[in-house]
Amino acid sequence: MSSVENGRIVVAIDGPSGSGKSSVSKAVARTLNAAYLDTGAMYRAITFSVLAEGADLNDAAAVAQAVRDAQLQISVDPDAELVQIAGQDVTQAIREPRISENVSAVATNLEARAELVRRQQEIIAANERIVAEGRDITTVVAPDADARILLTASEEARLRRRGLQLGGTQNDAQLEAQVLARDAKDSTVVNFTEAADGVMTVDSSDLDFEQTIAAVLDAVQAAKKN
Ligand SMILES: Nc1ncnc2c1ncn2[C@@H]1O[C@H](COP(=O)(O)OP(=O)(O)O)[C@@H](O)[C@H]1O
Ligand SMILES: Nc1ccn([C@H]2C[C@H](O)[C@@H](COP(=O)(O)OP(=O)(O)O)O2)c(=O)n1
Repeated sequence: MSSVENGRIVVAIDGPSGSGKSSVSKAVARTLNAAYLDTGAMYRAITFSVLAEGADLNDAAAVAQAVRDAQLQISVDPDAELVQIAGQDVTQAIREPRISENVSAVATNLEARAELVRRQQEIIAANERIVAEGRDITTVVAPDADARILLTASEEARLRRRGLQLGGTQNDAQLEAQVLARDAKDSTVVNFTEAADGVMTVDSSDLDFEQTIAAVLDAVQAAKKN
């Protein structure tokens, strides 16, 4: 009897923008009958909130305070995406390009990270079975996870996927700003391009969506056997 099907399991998935973390992690969570935590949505929600208040995203102390004060609620149901700030539904708004272009200001704020990591660890501890994805889940948020996976894909594949996902509304320069330039900024505080010790890499460049889900599920099985 495979141990991935029953009992407590924490699956940690990291990777760059457009590698398929959110969509693949959600599908993996459904298959494992687990909760799903999109940690990037938390960074995005804080960015939305700071912009909505008209505060300066470059004011590190103000951003750190905004995170501590944030009344942030996030659904962990893989079939019911919902992100709320002070009761306001921001699920769709946090995906807008203006958020993608500004979110690194929150992601590179170390005090903001510490508070969000703390909240993420609380959510993971509160769920018996959970798949959590982001940039530092395998290394900082849940280094003791049962399975730790780095999901990668070539730059070309990631730009193409994000372009399709945004319905062709963004030109090449805009996509590069939202994917490659953002990753470059985020990489200054977290390493999500190389697998840490004990982290398995799944490269989805030449895999379609279903094949990527299967490859991640195989990696989870393999990790649980060790
Ligand atoms: N292996 C794959 N092949 C093709 N498209 C994919 C694959 N994995 C994910 N996608 C698609 O690429 C887009 C970006 O995926 P997403 O899960 O949002 O990535 P991330 O969370 O890493 O930024 C989505 O539209 C998703 O459906
Ligand atoms: N654990 C995490 C998750 C996301 N972030 C940051 C880095 C990203 O620029 C933003 C948004 O993350 P998100 O996963 O939504 O980004 P993409 O799906 O790759 O576009 O948050 C982080 O620093 N640490």
